[in-house]
Amino acid sequence: MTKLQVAIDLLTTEAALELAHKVAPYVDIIELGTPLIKSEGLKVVTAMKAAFPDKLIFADMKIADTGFLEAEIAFLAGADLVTVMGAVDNATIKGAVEAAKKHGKKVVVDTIGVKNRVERAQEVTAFGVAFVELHAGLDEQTLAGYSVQTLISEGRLAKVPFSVAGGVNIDTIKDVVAAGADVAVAGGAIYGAEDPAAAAKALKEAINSVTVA
Ligand SMILES: O=C(CO)[C@H](O)[C@H](O)COP(=O)(O)O
Repeated sequence: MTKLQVAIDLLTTEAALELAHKVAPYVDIIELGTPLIKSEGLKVVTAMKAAFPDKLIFADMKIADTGFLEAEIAFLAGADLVTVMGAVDNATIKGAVEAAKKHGKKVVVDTIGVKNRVERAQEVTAFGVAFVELHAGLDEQTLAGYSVQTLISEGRLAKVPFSVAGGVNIDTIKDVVAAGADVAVAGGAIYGAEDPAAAAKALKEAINSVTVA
């Protein structure tokens, strides 16, 4: 069953916790976005894990160097999953995976800026990452012609564990699930909604309504 991950791209711990309390019944993974972590530091990760010990806490660290060190500080702060950039040296990804093994946690590779996402997803999966995030960032989503369908098609082709992130919403989430995604990531579609709980509930129901062949 595809998991629902809420990406919290807000800027304060207080706002993040308030949102998480509203949507927690409907989500499997709570992501602390990169701007949030840069704004608040890893104490937001610690606070979220303390508030939701039964949820998977995803620290979107977007690690680009010193893979072991940066992954370890996030795991020690309470993260269950951390992101490493797919475009960086393999040594950084392997270092983060080592830290994950040491702490019994997981690494996700983020493919922002990766030219051939399918090929790179297959390469990094061999390093022992949990899954690959087929991702178009918030800036890329504003470019003319952007469509999340590109990421969904790449997920079908890659045949490795993957998530899709980049403007996933109620109109597209069923396609994400049907493509076999392990995780569907929704940020703006939840935190930007008038009623975030209702939005998360609808996304979860949409996931549950799809039968994957
Ligand atoms: O990691 C991110 C940006 O770098 C976002 O959290 C991710 O793109 C999901 O958010 P949205 O659903 O609003 O695109």
